[in-house]
Amino acid sequence: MALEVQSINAESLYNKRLLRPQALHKGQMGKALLLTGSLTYPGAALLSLEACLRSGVGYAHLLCAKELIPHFVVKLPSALYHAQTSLETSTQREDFCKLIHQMDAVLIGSGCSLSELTELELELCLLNVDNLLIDADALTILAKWQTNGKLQGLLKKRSKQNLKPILLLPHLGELKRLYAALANSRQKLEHTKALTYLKEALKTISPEQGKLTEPDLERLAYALIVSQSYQAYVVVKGAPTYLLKGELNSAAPENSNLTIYQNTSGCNALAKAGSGDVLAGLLAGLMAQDLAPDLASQLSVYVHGAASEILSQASASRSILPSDLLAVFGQVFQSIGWD
Ligand SMILES: NC(=O)C1=CN([C@@H]2O[C@H](COP(=O)(O)OP(=O)(O)OC[C@H]3O[C@@H](n4cnc5c(N)ncnc54)[C@H](OP(=O)(O)O)[C@@H]3O)[C@@H](O)[C@H]2O)[C@@H](O)CC1
Ligand SMILES: Nc1ncnc2c1ncn2[C@@H]1O[C@H](COP(=O)(O)OP(=O)(O)O)[C@@H](O)[C@H]1O
Repeated sequence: MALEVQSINAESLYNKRLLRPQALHKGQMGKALLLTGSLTYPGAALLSLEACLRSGVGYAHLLCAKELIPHFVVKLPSALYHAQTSLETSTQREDFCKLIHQMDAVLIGSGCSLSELTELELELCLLNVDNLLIDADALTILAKWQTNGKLQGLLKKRSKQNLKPILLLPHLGELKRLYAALANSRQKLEHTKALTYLKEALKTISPEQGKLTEPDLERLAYALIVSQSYQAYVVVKGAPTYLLKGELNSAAPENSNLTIYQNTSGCNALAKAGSGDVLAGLLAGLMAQDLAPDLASQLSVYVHGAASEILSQASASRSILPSDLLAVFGQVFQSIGWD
């Protein structure tokens, strides 16, 4: 029964650091496109965009409602802005596809709202984007498509084109939504198997390797099923955040090969609306720099959490805002040798 629990900490990330040569130019540092924010949730776009800019990415693009651009450009002038169109005409869809094809990574969902336009954008991203990070409202749409059967066809087309597994960034509410969409299906029955497997497998590892509570195991069991059913990598946000690598062999769980990465940074200053948008933008920027999804995920959750710890040394955690995290990302990157 191969199960490993590994900590995500300063040392593990120091050992995986990638240096930035002095002679770099922006074209070598990746292009990220954020499909985040909306007239309902404009703040999510700004938070994710600034986090993306602070990841070291060469270009951070935002596609958003055109009314928002003049306001955003004053706050974040180094980003590149594109006005959303309705995607009703074939020319609009072609232009959208042209844009997403130029990108090294795309984030969709944070603050997008549950609109028809978000659905159209998500569908085109699923069919065209290799490094695709899905958050918030786009996760809710995925769950809806799982229920009505649309998702299966899209994922089949995606895998025919050899596009990578999608990366999902759910909090527990979204994770349960994705899982609930599997209701009455074969996959859902396997939650019990996954939980039993995790409990048994954990008995085989030493306590220093990882102590997981019952609610953590529940979250991980949901994530295992979701990751298999949606053909996705899953970052399980929470306190703490987990990443899963490998899969459950449900026919013979003892033959499963699975690594659970447990983040060690973060504090309750992050328990505020907007913290997740910051994480999503940071992760998208790292993915665009050609970091493998699991390394980009480990680095982003650690930096995000460690930033909250730095701030909480000088302030009561209640008064720390998600936007405050952005200014100390650089300090955290430096402390783990990522220049
Ligand atoms: N500044 C902005 O513009 C911001 C914009 N935002 C945008 O708002 C949109 C809606 O996003 P959302 O996450 O607020 O709502 P939703 O998807 O309904 O999920 C909440 C449900 O999940 C449940 N839940 C269970 N466990 C949970 C957990 N650990 N963490 C969180 N929730 C948990 C919880 O259940 P409860 O615990 O309350 O019973 C509740 O029923 C989306 O576009 C997002 O990007 C936000 O990012 C904020 C800043
Ligand atoms: N008490 C906590 N300790 C550590 N991390 C936390 C805590 N509360 C929230 N977080 C982190 O903050 C983020 C919240 O994300 P989410 O709920 O999606 O926020 P948003 O409202 O921005 O969508 C996640 O990365 C989560 O792991």
